[in-house]
Amino acid sequence: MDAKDPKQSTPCSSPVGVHNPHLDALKDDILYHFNLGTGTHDLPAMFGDVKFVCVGGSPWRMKAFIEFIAAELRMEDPKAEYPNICAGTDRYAMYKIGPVLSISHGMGIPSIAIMLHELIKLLHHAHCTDVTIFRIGTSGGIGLEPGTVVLTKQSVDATFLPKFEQMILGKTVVRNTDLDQSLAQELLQCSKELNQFETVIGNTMCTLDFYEGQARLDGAFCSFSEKDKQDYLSKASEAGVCNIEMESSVFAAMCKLSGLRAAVVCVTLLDRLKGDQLISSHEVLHSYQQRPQLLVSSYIKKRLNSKTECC
Ligand SMILES: O=P(O)(O)O[C@@H]1C[C@H](O)[C@@H](CO)O1
Ligand SMILES: O=c1cc[nH]c(=O)[nH]1
Repeated sequence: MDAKDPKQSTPCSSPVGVHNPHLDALKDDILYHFNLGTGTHDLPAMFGDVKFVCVGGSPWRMKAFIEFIAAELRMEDPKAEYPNICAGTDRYAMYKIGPVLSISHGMGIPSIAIMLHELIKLLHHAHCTDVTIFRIGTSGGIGLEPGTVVLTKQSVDATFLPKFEQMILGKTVVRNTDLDQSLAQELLQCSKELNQFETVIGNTMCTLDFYEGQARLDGAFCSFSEKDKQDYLSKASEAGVCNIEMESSVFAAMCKLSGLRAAVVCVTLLDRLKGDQLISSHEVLHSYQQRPQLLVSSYIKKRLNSKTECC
């Protein structure tokens, strides 16, 4: 796919929206945590053809994903090293092959939010259109067989409400966390066709912490009982929560604000009703982590092979 001249975009093409009048006043925009910038890099030439962005916590996973999808799309070069585009910084790692960009975001809402601000500006400066974005991550399941992949319907907070609260100038701004339902359905259909693992659509609870925030009894501190934990997780399950992770709410909110079609695709590593510690072997956990990658790459392949792009 070639980089598109924005002036030649088809009428149905959808740009990546930034909503910030102050950006126009900047001579150059420095994307500090990517070590990229409009004054130092030709962003349209480097990224103008991006149609799919995959993000996930670990730099290692995102490099593995670009190698995997390069092979799946038959774009791999046996000698290629897949250089880290953000090698000038150790905050995030970024890889690209054809129309696919793969970026790590670290752990938790603040880390992914910083990455998304810079990613959305990068896609905007590069004049990208019709971009679909996926978070391919891991999570704790509630009442699901470990290894199940959850496609998020709504990301909910720790009180099971579908909202993300951002503090701006000392005031709480509430943002919507709905994700693209048609994209989730398309991914579910892909999973049925793959027929390799269980996939469900459900709500995902996004927390600020892995231990106390996710009702774990095995952190350095804990002030509640096993029964308190079970009661809380049961209430979460009654509210439609299938899994728990730490980034989906701000991911959903920021993608919605910028008009990006977005999906959260997380595998469950354990059933939180049965325990807190990750006792499966490294090999088993590694194979679970590959499931969202497999599903998303099969979706991307399908989209690239289909003639009808959008509209
Ligand atoms: O994308 P990953 O697998 O890092 O997402 C989840 C949520 C936290 O970032 C982390 C906790 O282990 O895993
Ligand atoms: O239990 C889990 C597993 C992975 N990631 C989480 O946030 N929680």
